[in-house]
Amino acid sequence: MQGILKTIWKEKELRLQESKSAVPEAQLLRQIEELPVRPRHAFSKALAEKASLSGCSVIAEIKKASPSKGLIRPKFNPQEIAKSYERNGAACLSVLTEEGYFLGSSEVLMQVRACSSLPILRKDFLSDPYQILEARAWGADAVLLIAAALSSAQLSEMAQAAEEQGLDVLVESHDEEELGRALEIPRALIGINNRNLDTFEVSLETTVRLKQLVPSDRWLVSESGIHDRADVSRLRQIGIRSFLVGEAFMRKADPGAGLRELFYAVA
Ligand SMILES: O=P(O)(O)OC[C@@H](O)[C@@H](O)c1c[nH]c2ccccc12
Repeated sequence: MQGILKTIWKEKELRLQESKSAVPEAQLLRQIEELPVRPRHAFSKALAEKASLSGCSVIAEIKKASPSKGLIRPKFNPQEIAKSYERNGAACLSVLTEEGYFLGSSEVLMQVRACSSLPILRKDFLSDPYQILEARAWGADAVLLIAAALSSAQLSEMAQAAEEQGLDVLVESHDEEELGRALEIPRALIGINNRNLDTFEVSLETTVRLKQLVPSDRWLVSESGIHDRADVSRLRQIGIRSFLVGEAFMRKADPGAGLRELFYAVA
């Protein structure tokens, strides 16, 4: 890990300590007890169900900015975006909660939870089981775990904490070594990130190459850099059924219309 990723990670560490003192774990647990019941593993179920109904399923991302692209969506109304995604066939939502570079927050996730019934992924740089409880308390159904930044022991500790809360985990890899460790996590959704988080370079060939190493009983999600119908058909051709897309939708006036056009429009 190097560059901006390293910086993000250090800043997250500091924020984590602040959050832990501002909202002690016991308080999060009380909040969780008071939540309306949500089905366990709603996220992975929705991905599979939508794919079997419609051929593929989309995790539609809500993000205002990113370290590689800067400000992506200056006029940012998360609830409007979520509703538009839902109307246009998204299976699940991905909500950035990282504050420094993606300009996300817990509030964004809670706002989206309040207006949408779709399963939500907390997209962030997580390293501590406390953050899994946060995700659950804010209303998420799944968390992202980044294999490049977590040891095997950390991955299983985090996955265990998520399992206890009924949350799914999407373990993200972008090379063979990371994928090997992702596959050791039982039940984990396997994310292949087409973007190298050190260099920000994007290549769909990452999915093509790594997919061959994934047993057919694991659910695969191709993430990042999916922009046009040629990208989608390239990935569908090799058997990818779930896609995580952010920027291509965030740059459209109506993000949901972008989703429909990319995945479900009749040619
Ligand atoms: O905006 P894109 O290129 O469609 O990518 C979405 C998503 O895959 C990307 O935001 C992402 C993938 N892995 C991450 C880890 C942290 C933050 C963000 C990400």
